[in-house]
This record gives sequence, structure tokens and C-alpha cells, in this order.
Amino acid sequence: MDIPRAIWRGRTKPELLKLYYFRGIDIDLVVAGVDTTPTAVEWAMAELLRHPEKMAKARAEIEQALGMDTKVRESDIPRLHYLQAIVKEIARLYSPFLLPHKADTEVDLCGFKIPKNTQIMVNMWAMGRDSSVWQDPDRFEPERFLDIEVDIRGTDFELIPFGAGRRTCPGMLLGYRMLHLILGSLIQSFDWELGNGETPKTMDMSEKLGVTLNKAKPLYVIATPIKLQH
Ligand code: HEM
Repeated sequence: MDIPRAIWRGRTKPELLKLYYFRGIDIDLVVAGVDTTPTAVEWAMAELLRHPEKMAKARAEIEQALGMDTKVRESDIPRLHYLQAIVKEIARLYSPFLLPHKADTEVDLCGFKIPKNTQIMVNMWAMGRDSSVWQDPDRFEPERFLDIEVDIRGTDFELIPFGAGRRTCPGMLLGYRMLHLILGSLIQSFDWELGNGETPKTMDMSEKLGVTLNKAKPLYVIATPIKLQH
């Protein structure tokens, strides 16, 4: 990571270390914050376009809760239970790995001995699709979350898309709210159609693993604005 010459010229060593440290934090925030939310929104829109009846159900909930003349706001999220269920279902289906962690000491985890200094990768994708926990795990079924209480903010360990504990995602509350707001606004404000000749049945839903789990073939859609009453 290079810092331009004009910035480091004439600075003392501690000053330079500080610069590197803060620059590292900036880069962390951009890398970790930029890709995650849009990727989740893309998967959610793809699933909703594959299941138009669920898109209609989500819009009906918003219309019923807010009427036709108010845009979705952050304060509306607690009332939009189906929207929350969609976000949880997307987190269950399309979360990749947590960041790598390292065991500080030897630990016993569910009968497995993890030696000190082992690097641990938590596979959230596999956790989300574990058939001993989730019924019909590969199916997009937000309704499953209407009957059970699962908090995805790091307290219910069957679903931890932001991680949990001391190294949990520091952008969690921002990401969590943005997901609901963006998705709610998109559902409320536009009619959606698939582009590029794709149909709900033939849509390519393959995945591409990076730091986030991306859609291998980007979603191509046509959006028609719906006029809110004002
Ligand atoms: C839907 C949105 C997001 C998801 C699903 C998400 C998920 C995650 C996950 C799983 C981790 C690793 C936690 C672990 O290994 O235990 C993480 C770390 C991190 N996230 Fe997020 N994140 C999101 C949004 C954001 C945003 C908006 C920001 C910043 C503005 C952000 C900043 C970070 C940073 C800096 C780390 C590294 C923390 C560390 O190393 O201790 N994230 N995130």
C-alpha cells in the first residue's frame, strides 16, 4: 500500500506509521462496505424476480403498512415483517465465509480439538444450507422466518451473516438498515421485468465466490417507475 510522496515527505516515523494505520482502516471500510450491501440486494432482486408472487406479497405489505403516498423510511422497518423475512432468507442463502480468524489458544469445539494458532474459516454458506437446521434449505422461502424468531445481528448462531462476537462486522447496523431501505424502496417504487430474454424459469443463478458471494451472471432488469401519489 503506497502513500504518495507528497504526503509522506518530511514526516517522522511515528507520523508515517499512523498514516499507514488509518489508510489501512479506510481501505478496510471501503472493501468491506462497498460490495456487501449491493451484492445482497442483487440476490434479493433476482430471487424476487424468479418468484413474482413473493415480490407481489412484499409490495402488498408495504402498501398496506404505508399506503400509496409515503416512501419507505428507516422507522418503517419494524412493521415490515415480510421484508425482514426476505432479508434473512437472502442472508441464509447467499452469505459466503466469515473473514479468517485465528485461535489464540487451543479450544475444544463441539468435540473437535482446534490447536493454538489454527486459522479458522467459518463457512456460512454451508450453515445456511444445512438440512438438519433448515427445511428444504435450497428453496427461497422467506415465509420460514415469519414463524420463528431469528436475529441476524449476531445472537442466533444458526444465521450470522455479519459474524458474531468481538470481531463482528462494524458496519452491521448500517448494512442491516440499508438492506431493508434499498430493497423496500425498489419493491415499492418500480415494476420489474427481466431483461436479456431471461425468464423466471431459465434465470442463471450460479454463484461466483470472492470476498462476497457474487452472482456469476449480473442481473439484467428493466425497471418502470410507479408513480406514488406524491
Ligand atoms: C449487508 C451488508 C454487510 C454484510 C453482510 C457484512 C458482513 C461482514 C462479515 C461477515 C464480516 C466478518 C466478520 C467475522 O469474520 O467475524 C465483516 C467484517 C467487516 N465489515 Fe461488514 N458487512 C456488511 C456491511 C458493511 C459495511 C456497510 C461496512 C462499513 C461501512 C462494513 C465494514 C466491515 C469491516 C471494516 C469489517 C472487518 C472487521 C474486522 O476485521 O474486525 N461492513 N462484515
